[in-house]
Amino acid sequence: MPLILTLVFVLREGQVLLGLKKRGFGQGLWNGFGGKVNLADGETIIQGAVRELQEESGLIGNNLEKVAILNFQFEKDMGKYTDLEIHVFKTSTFEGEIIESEEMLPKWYNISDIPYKEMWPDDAIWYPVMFAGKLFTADIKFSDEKTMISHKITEVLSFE
Ligand SMILES: CNc1ncnc2c1ncn2[C@@H]1O[C@H](COP(=O)(O)OP(=O)(O)OP(=O)(O)O)[C@@H](O)[C@H]1O
Repeated sequence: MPLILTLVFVLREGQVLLGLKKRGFGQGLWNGFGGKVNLADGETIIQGAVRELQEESGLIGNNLEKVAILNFQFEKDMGKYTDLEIHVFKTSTFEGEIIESEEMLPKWYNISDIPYKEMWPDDAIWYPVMFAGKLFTADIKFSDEKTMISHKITEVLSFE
């Protein structure tokens, strides 16, 4: 069973809100907002996505749309992070004020100016597909935490 994670992108006119991860998995990298879904407590994936967005950015996303499911495999044993299933959402409607949390430093980026060099290597592959408005699944393999060895993107019509 893969670990189920969420990732949320808040959009406004030509920009996306990213956060610099200050601790834990992906520390020092810019990313969307997300984390583990509390499945054991009966939390749904969408509820987990809304909760993590609020915890890490201060914003309440009220209309999350699923854009992708990313399936990651790591060849090296990464402890708890072996297989990941990341559910990716976007929203352009939100409430609240942006806050810096202990985990994330939020910042708006122009979509034409995303800091891919300071991000997970897979991001440069699939962000452009997301920003083109496509829905997709992706199968991505890493040999270790830094090295992507393969990726395959499959467009889908919906996530029902
Ligand atoms: C391998 N390539 C990757 N590319 C892009 N994004 C990736 C990723 N791998 C993980 N992510 C995201 O990184 C966050 C980790 O979250 P993570 O800190 O582990 O979760 P959570 O906040 O529950 O942790 P703690 O409460 O600190 O344990 C989470 O948004 C997840 O979607």
